[in-house]
Order: sequence, then C-alpha cells, then structure tokens
Amino acid sequence: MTDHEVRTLADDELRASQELFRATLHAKPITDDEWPRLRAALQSARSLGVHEVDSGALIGTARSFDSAITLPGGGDVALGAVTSVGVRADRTRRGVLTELMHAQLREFADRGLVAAGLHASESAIYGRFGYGIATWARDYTVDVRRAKLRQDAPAGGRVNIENLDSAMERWAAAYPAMATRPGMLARPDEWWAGLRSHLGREEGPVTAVTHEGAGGVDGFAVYSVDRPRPGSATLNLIELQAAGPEAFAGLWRYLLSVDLIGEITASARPLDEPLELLLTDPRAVSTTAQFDDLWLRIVDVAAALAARTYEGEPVVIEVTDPVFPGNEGRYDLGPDGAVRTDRPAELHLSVDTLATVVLGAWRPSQLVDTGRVREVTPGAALRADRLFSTPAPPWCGTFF
Ligand SMILES: CC(=O)SCCNC(=O)CCNC(=O)[C@H](O)C(C)(C)COP(=O)(O)OP(=O)(O)OC[C@H]1O[C@@H](n2cnc3c(N)ncnc32)[C@H](O)[C@@H]1OP(=O)(O)O
Repeated sequence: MTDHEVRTLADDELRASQELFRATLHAKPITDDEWPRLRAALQSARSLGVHEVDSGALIGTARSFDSAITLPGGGDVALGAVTSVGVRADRTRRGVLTELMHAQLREFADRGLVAAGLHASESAIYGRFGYGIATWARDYTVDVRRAKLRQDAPAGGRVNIENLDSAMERWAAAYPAMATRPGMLARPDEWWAGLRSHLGREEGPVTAVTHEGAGGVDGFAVYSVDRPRPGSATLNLIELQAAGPEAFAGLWRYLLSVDLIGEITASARPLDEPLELLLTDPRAVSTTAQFDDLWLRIVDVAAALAARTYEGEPVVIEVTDPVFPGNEGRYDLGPDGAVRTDRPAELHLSVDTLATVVLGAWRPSQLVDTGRVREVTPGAALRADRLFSTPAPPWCGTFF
C-alpha cells in the first residue's frame, strides 16, 4: 500500500497541475490573464495527478496530447505526446514519477496508442521506462553579414508577413504535407493553441511569415527580435517548416534580408538541414549545440515495426520489455514487412534500444559495438543497418 494514489485529473484540477509543473521547473506562476490561453492547449482527460492520501495534496503530475508520428516509408502510428511532468520538490525520489509513467503507459496501451514520445529535461530520467533517443537536433547561429545565398539556390514563390492568428490557421491546414520526415508529429488543435500561448510570453515582437508556392502555402516561419540596436539585433527563429526546397530557400532568402539584424539563431533544427549548402560562405552558419530531441517509447512493438518499411536482407530480432511482457518475443523484419516468428533470433535488444534504431537515429552495428545490442549471427547487425536505414536523419521538429 502506497501513501499516494494516481488518477486522471478533472478539468477543474488542470490549473493546479500546471501550477505544480511550473514550480518543478522553477518557472513563474501562471497569471489569470495567461490561464485561458494555456487551458486551450490542454486536452481533457489527458492529465494524471498523484495525490498524497493523508493530506490530499497534489504532489506529481504528467500530461499528454494525442498525436501521431511519421515512420520511415511515410506511414504513421498513434502516439501519446508526453509533457508537463513534475513531482513536488519535497516529494521526489520515492517513486512518484515511476507510478505516473507506468499509469500513463498502461493508459496509452488501453487506448491502442502505438508509441509515446517526449522531450526530456534531463537525459537520465526516461530510459528506465523504455524510452530511447529516437531523433537528434542542433542549434545554430547565422552571421547575417557573411550569409549570402548562392545564385543557384532554389527560387520561386513568395513570402508574406501575416497576422499571427490567421496565419496559424492556414499553417495548421498546410502542415501535414510538411510532416513527412521520420520522427515528425501530427499537431492537434491544442498544440497550435500551445504555440499561441508560448508566443504570447515572448518579450520581443513576434512576426509570422508564410511562403506560398504554385500550390498554395508550402512553408512558414515565426520569429521574434531582441536587442534591437540597429545592425546588431538578434532574430530568434522560433519555428520554420517547409514542404520543399523552394519554400526552405525562399524563407531563408527573406530572413537574411530583414534589415538591422546582425545574427539569426535557430534552435532544434535537423542535423542535415542544408542551410550551409545554400550560402556562398558555409561558415556563416555555426552549430552551437547538438542534443537528443525526441525520446520514443514503443508501446506496441508489433504494430510499430509493421508500420514502417525496410530495404535489404531480412533479420530476426528478439525484443525484451520489462513493462509490457506482451511486446517480448522475436520479429522477422524484411522488405515484405515485420511479423512475429519462432525462428531463432539473430540480434537481441531491449525496447528502449529498439526506439533508438526504429527511426534511423543510430545504426544497429553501432549499438553492437557499445554493448546495447547482442549479435548472435555474425553479419546480422550489418544487415539490420541496411534494413533500418533512412534517406534523411529523423527529426521531430515539434516542441511540446
Ligand atoms: C517530458 C517532461 O515533461 S520533462 C520534465 C521533467 N520534469 C522536471 O525535470 C522537473 C524537475 N524534476 C522533477 O519533477 C522530478 O525530479 C522528476 C519528475 C524528474 C523525477 O520524479 P521522482 O518522483 O523523483 O522520480 P522517481 O522517484 O520515480 O525515480 C525513479 C528513478 O529515477 C531516478 N531519477 C529520477 N529523477 C532523476 C533525475 N533527474 N536524474 C537522475 N535520476 C533520476 C531515481 O533516482 C529513481 O532511480 P531508482 O529506481 O534507481 O531508485
């Protein structure tokens, strides 16, 4: 018997749970002005709370929103996007998060979700619950004085500055055609409301720009500007999505043309984003950080493996899962798909390690080299490298 209990929170308990989460991040409390916008970003019945039995106090919380993740080959599966995880500072390290994570994963499984995903505040927290790093991202800065687009950079379409609220409606409609890279997420209405709420807290003015090509909206960006001293202001790129090379180059052509800007910062961008290749001086772009982006937890291994495509020679893998024994067993992966099998396993790995290869973030042979995958049949890891490889590195691109 524990001294606390976990349950789904009612709508009138959501503000308290968000206040608790903010406090665990040492962030400012929610103001009455801010709350309606923040509330619009929350889906009902998707927040869990842990209450202490004797005092009745809320001491831990975690929430999610319903999304989907793009897999290699273009298919997608239902995903619970996990966020707002926090335990009251005076009640940590006594298993509250563990109960929240297990309850949340069970609830996802009951609702037929195939995966869970999150961005981790600290990298030591979530591996024990079966999450693994499934995408990487980088931050970079652009020295605007050095950054000139090459003559052969793609051109076409036009960029318009728009009213933020009406722009966001058009972006939401156009975004699914842009979310084609493995690791990208579907964005429900509440996610867009969350972006609106976040932008409302920006200190500098926020500008929304849309790129329109021959077929309509095919890219967008939103940015704020700080330190507005002529020539040395910094443009902070908050969001940029593009359906193709013309939209990407067109948005950067615009961004680099904005007057009075000395530097552009971009955060959580794809590792292979080709901005350097568009410029006459590639060193105008400096990568300032590279970090783990999306942590993925495969809730239904059979469904996740079956929903992506494979190229090359088949391999049999054996998966272990301490939380969901139903996931355990052997899977035959190959160009014809992924099915359970009784054939002997050639590679052994745990469900958190599977999350690091399923979108292509790591190669299975690298995981053999580091002891995280056990190779039984020599050469099986190299076959698995080819099976799991993707044309472009996976990237999430959606913050939550
Ligand atoms: C997706 C997101 O929202 S990311 C935001 C996560 N939230 C935060 O970072 C806010 C500040 N931190 C917290 O609120 C809490 O410390 C939490 C949520 C990270 C952990 O909550 P707790 O209730 O203390 O975790 P719990 O007691 O269940 O710990 C389970 C295990 O994880 C370990 N652990 C928990 N937090 C951490 C951490 N930050 N670093 C390293 N290990 C950790 C514990 O030591 C324990 O290990 P054990 O099983 O070997 O004993």
